[in-house]
Amino acid sequence: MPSTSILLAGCGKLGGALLDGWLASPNPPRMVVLDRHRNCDNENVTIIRSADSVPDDFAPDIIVLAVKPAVADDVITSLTQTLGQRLENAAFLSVMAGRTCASLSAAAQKAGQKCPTLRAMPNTPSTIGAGVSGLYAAPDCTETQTRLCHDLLSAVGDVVEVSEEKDLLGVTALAGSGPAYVFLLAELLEKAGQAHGLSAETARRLARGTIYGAGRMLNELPDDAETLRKAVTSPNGTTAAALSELMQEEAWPRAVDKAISAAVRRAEELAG
Ligand SMILES: NC(=O)c1ccc[n+]([C@@H]2O[C@H](COP(=O)([O-])OP(=O)(O)OC[C@H]3O[C@@H](n4cnc5c(N)ncnc54)[C@H](OP(=O)(O)O)[C@@H]3O)[C@@H](O)[C@H]2O)c1
Ligand code: PRO
Repeated sequence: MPSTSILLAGCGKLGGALLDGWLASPNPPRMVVLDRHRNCDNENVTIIRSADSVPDDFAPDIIVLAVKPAVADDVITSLTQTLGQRLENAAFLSVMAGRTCASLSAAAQKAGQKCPTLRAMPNTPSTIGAGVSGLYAAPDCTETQTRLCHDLLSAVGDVVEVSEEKDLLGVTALAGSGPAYVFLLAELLEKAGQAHGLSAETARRLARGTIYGAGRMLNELPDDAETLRKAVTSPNGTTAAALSELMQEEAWPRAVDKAISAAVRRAEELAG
């Protein structure tokens, strides 16, 4: 990753995951972090509590918007007013679900600066460098800005570029929200293990270890998921018994389809 200057606005669950992932990466960017609570004792990071405290000599290449959509316009307005001409070559990179590039660029324009916008949908495994992000660049972004954002996200995981902004709806439902589905599976496996006599600690180790191992196989082996599933499933064995429940049309196939559709619908609502 080139030595990039980032202003990270909002350092909560997702912004914090990105910050920790970048700090652990081989060549961390220089960062000014705007957040009311986060502290960070690192030579690459300057913490500020309000937009008017951006250091005078700091001109960001990228402003990462990791606040909630409801406060985004206020944050953009105050940063735009503080930075003024220092935004000349900068771009916004929004990681917010919903808000469109056009609406975010319009907020900057209203505050007196033209500033192109890219949108990414990363996920929280970015905190350990194991994220996966979708990235979309509005047509007015330069190649350099798109490459910088791609490199930033690559430093904390895999990056999938999409050519249409609406594709971020599916990215959000699948990958942005996706870690929560896996964590829920871990919770349910733990509970089921305990219901069948395992201690809480044993059930926790087995559930986590199984998801970790299966995740590594999916990531590291060339086989598709169906092949890997079939290799576990002995004819008439225990796995076949379990899958005969899970794979019934009204069980996991319908539940997953309904869940992803609900997430896509909510992302559409957030986009307004
Ligand atoms: N969580 C995820 O897994 C995830 C994944 C992908 C995308 N996202 C997106 O990321 C965005 C943030 O989500 P989150 O889950 O990280 O929420 P969050 O934990 O609430 O983080 C938002 C952060 O922004 C700060 N903030 C609020 N107003 C601010 C202001 N005026 N200036 C500076 N900082 C301000 C908040 O501080 P206070 O606590 O003081 O308000 C908080 O630290 C959302 O738009 C969401 O769609 C989240
Ligand atoms: N967290 C955000 C939400 O739940 C966006 C994806 C993950 O809306």
